[in-house]
Amino acid sequence: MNSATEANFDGLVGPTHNYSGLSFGNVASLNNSNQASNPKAAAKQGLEKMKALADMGFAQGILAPHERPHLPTLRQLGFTGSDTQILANVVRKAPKLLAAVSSASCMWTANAATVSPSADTQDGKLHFSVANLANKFHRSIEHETTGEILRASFADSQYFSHHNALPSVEHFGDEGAANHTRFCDQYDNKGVEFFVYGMEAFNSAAVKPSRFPARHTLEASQAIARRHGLQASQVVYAQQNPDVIDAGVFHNDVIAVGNRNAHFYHQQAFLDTAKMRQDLLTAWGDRSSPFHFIEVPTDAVSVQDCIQSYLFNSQLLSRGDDDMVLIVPSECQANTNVWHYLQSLVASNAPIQEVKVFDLKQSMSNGGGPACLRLRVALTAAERQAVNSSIWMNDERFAQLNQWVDRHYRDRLVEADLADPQLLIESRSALDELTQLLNLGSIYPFQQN
Ligand SMILES: N=C(N)NCCC[C@H](NC(=O)CCC(=O)O)C(=O)O
Repeated sequence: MNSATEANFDGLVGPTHNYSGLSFGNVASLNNSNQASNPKAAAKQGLEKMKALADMGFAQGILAPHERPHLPTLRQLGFTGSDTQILANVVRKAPKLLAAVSSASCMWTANAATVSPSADTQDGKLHFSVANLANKFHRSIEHETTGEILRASFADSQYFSHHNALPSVEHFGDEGAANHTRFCDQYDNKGVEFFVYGMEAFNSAAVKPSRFPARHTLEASQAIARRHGLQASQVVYAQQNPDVIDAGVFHNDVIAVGNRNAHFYHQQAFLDTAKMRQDLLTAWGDRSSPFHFIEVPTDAVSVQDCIQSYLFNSQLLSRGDDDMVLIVPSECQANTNVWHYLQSLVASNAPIQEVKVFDLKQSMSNGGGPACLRLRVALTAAERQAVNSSIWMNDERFAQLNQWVDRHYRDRLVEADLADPQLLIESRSALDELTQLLNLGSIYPFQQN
């Protein structure tokens, strides 16, 4: 019985999408700081990708954005008075704090959680662990609402098990599925769960990056494997090469992607590539299909090319056995080395048969490509039936959401606009309507007062 599918749940870009240079170590975020953004175009680019995948026959879901600016955080940090007074005060006294609580960063749902499909877990349920995103303040305030949205989307406790974020400190820094890949022969067979970390928190002798932060620790990944009840022989850990983190590869999904029996990665991605390969093959064992390593050499594509084009921040999707399509951002087409490489890849007998290009420029300018925008959830037929049916992408939802964006979103936003009380009102009325469209209930703090 191969009735399971892998669904993608994309983050819908929120109305405050902007460029504030909040992510030290993420080159695009720093380089585009203070540019004007276009939230309307950003949301529509995301919707186009979701619709295209749904039209290709993939199960495609939508995860709602968060309430921003996040007034509850400002109140927690000592700001008082009406919402308008708080905005006026914070922009004067701490403008970067206002930018941080206004970020639409929850759009990158690869960082929402780590997901273990039911075939891999001891209790036979599908497990979600919300990521604490502790390394960046603007992202560390996401996990509570992310948890609410996941619970509202995957509500049935017969099938789904939800875990809160790990302790929000560097020792357990957890960036979710951006550093996690599940390999399998068929989606409903037991898989190999591959966890990639940037540093070891409790071992000061271990190597780690020196220039940019390692956001994710080995200890966080081990805790998640324990909570999800994964079988030790089916779990592989690998350390990211600290030099690539220092070059700007802040998540492993900027330099590697995997699907089913294929691991597509850069020669310099891992600290010990031979060990990564051996450990994966050992865990893979004698499964029916062969395991493919597709290693991209530095002399074809440099680490800089990877960071600039987001070649590996692509979605690798199965259309059938040994027939995969790669969804890449248009920056890959613009980079000669990358585009040449992709042509030769498709011409070779690797399982990647086709490359499809998408314009995601608004998200890319903050360091978020196709893979950042989606959370993968492998679902059995029964689990798929149990998902909140209003969050699936289809013709009707696509039309409704485009109209909703047209009604509520601005086409230009700069940092100074974040203090505009009207923006807060616009965002809240957009989200209020969205919770009805997606049948989510009252998940936002402003709806609970
Ligand atoms: N690779 C994955 N899976 N996700 C990409 C996340 C990009 C995000 N950028 C930001 O948060 C920039 C926000 C700003 O600067 O305004 C980050 O660095 O966490």
